[in-house]
Amino acid sequence: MSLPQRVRLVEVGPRDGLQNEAVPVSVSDKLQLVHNLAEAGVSYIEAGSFVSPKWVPQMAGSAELFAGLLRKPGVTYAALAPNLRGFEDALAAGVQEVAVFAAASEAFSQRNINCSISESLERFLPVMEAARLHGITVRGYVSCVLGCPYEGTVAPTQVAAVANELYAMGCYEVSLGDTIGTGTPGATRTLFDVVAGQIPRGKLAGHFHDTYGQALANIYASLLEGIQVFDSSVAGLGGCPYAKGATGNVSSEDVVYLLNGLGIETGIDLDKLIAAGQRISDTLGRANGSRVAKARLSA
Ligand SMILES: CC(C)(COP(=O)([O-])OP(=O)([O-])OC[C@H]1O[C@@H](n2cnc3c(N)ncnc32)[C@H](O)[C@@H]1OP(=O)([O-])[O-])[C@@H](O)C(=O)NCCC(=O)NCCSC(=O)C[C@@](C)(O)CC(=O)[O-]
Repeated sequence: MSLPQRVRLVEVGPRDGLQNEAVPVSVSDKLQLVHNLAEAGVSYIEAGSFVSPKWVPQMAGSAELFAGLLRKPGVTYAALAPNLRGFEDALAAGVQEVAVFAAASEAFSQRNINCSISESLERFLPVMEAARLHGITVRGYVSCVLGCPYEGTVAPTQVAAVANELYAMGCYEVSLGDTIGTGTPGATRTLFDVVAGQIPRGKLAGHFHDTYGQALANIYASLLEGIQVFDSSVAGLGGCPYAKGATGNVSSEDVVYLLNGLGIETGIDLDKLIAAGQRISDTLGRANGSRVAKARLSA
């Protein structure tokens, strides 16, 4: 399969990244990050999450964040909604697009959202219904697609079954998450090949964590499988509160550098993206997780 001319990046740093930071991050710092990302040309930003603040305290200010957004035309600002309560809160906050999230492993589903996979899918049905009613688009996630921290190996057919349920209930796109970053390019190709047996490739996205240093290689493998949407996190922020030892998502700067090198357009200004990533890294007092940013900023 030939490489695409254009790839869409879904920036998950303000949500997947910041949800896992140990130090509290103020709403104004989050807003600064989101605005900087939009200025860099990022067209899709997952900016918050309407989940229980007892479970994920870092996402507690999501309603204030959406209230304070200076929306740039052409940019989608999305948020996670695990149930109808989360959807209603997101709607009230002016969210344009939500994401529901399921897992391919039962144990992860229990730890992450306190219910079985089938219960989670049932919970999403009223979310889908309400979203349709209000003209809100819904993206779907499947976690643990290339391994689970509690169950180990996860069969691609199990991933395909859960992804297919999300797609069939109306998610316009399903993002396959390598939550613990154990996936390798070969396993990634097999996974997309199997899932694409049920869902068109153009409706799938890749979400890679870089725990084992495989994320960029997995993105390249996904490109070869015809995947054209990838989730990434500026400065490699993040991890997962329910997957011990998982590092952040692949860094957006590194993905843009990879895609630039392949002649694939993203619409993102790499220098501005690097500046946004360094700014939030300074705010958090943490090392910048992007290798490209580190190289560029020390040159
Ligand atoms: C799903 C629940 C809420 C179930 O949590 P639960 O305790 O089973 O739910 P419940 O319905 O029994 O409600 C318990 C309490 O939570 C409240 N509640 C109920 N719903 C909400 C809501 N939406 N927002 C705010 N509060 C809520 C509810 O009102 C009640 O409050 P209380 O009476 O105790 O004061 C909980 O398990 C939860 O919030 N989990 C957080 C999961 C999460 O955010 N995980 C991280 C994101 S997923 C991810 O990062 C993976 C991904 C997507 O990036 C892809 C990848 O890398 O794999």
